[in-house]
Amino acid sequence: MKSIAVLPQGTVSHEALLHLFGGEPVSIVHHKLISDVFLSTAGGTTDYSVIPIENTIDGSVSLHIDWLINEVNLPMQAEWIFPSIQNLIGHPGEFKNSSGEKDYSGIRKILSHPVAMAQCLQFIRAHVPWAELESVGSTSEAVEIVKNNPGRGWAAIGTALGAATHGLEIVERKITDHHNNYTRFVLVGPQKLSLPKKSSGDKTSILVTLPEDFPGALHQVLAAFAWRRLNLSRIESRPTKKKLGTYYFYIDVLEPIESVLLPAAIEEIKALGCQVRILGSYPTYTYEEEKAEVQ
Ligand SMILES: O=C(O)C(=O)C[C@]1(C(=O)O)C=C[C@@H](O)C=C1
Repeated sequence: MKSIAVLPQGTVSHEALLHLFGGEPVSIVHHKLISDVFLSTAGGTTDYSVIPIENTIDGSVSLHIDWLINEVNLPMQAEWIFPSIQNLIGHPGEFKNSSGEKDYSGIRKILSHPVAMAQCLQFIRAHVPWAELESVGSTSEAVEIVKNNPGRGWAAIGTALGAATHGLEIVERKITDHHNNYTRFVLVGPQKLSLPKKSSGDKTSILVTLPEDFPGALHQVLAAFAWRRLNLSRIESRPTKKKLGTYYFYIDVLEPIESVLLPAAIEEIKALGCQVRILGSYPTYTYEEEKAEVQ
């Protein structure tokens, strides 16, 4: 049975993992912090790790992309999209008035994962602008902290599974700034993965480092894909962290690495003097409802 490291029970990542594997039996190993999720597979304790890398509202999860680039060497083996449904969660009855109606005036502090918090800023500004905001390691950890601190006016932003896991109440459902809020996850690990479901295509993620003092280098890199009509779905620069003003370019190509044209494009880019690292070549699974909403 495959063993998979993921953030705590009741996080969006946990819900997403259950969705990817459907009924397939897997051994789930929960970790409080994303760094421990990465290190679990990097150290050989688990086969794969579940890593959120991009969100509809908050964009790239830079910390996680930087971990993939700088801290571990774990190839991406699958990518999938899953809805991030966030709710305001508290102790039963703590944020209701004597008539049983919602009353947010007693909320003093809101805890959540910073990415989940960023998805709900309009709700916070409109309904509880006075609340202190505190970032923790996951949405489920936020719910757990609130559970352990009753009567203090603390609320969490998290999933319905998180509320159920810790026996708390959903005060307000679906509080994200936009309802079509999705997160892109990758499964990383040393072994190839085959899942008994149909993917929507293949992707290859590569990291390109440009040579210094080469005017137009990025243009030439992109040209190597363009004239072969290789479709790119994302390009993003991240600092190399070694010298100010030097960057890696993270590029997603909608082709498997085995295709005829992609290796040739990579060779052309290397011939320009660029360094190229393949972060993974993997199937991608689209969430059916998202496909419907985007169309
Ligand atoms: O805290 C969680 O519930 C997570 O799964 C982490 C995480 C993230 O790191 O981006 C994942 C998806 C959500 O949209 C918000 C937070």
